[in-house]
Amino acid sequence: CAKMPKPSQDNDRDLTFCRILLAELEDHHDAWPFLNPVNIKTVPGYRKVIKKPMDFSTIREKLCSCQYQNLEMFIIDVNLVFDNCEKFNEDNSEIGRAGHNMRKFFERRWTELLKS
Ligand SMILES: Cc1ncccc1N[C@@H](C)c1ccc2c(c1)OCCO2
Repeated sequence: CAKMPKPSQDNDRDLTFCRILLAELEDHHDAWPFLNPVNIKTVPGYRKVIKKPMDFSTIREKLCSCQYQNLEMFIIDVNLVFDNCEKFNEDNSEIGRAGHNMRKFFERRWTELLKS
């Protein structure tokens, strides 16, 4: 049938979940490597290795300018932060461990929220 617009209450729920999840990610103890864009001028190799940089401040800007159609698009960007981290950083490093901790936290929290 014709593509029906999603009922607005679903959009409202998704937007609320994105706001809650992003605030918790930004406040997490291990968020420090991910709060702002990696400076590709000062981190050798980053520009070449990481094709799609992403960070929490960029996600915040996209959320505040209605660039996420739904929760799925938001989750894709958050996972991009952690996938970039795994690609560039050793698991057994400060930043690598922070990335694994943050991914675990995020997966637990969005599962809890969606089950609520
Ligand atoms: C997520 C990530 N992956 C790979 C490299 C860097 C980063 N984060 C930047 C902010 C960053 C994090 C930590 C730093 C730093 C920059 O530059 C100075 C030394 O400590």
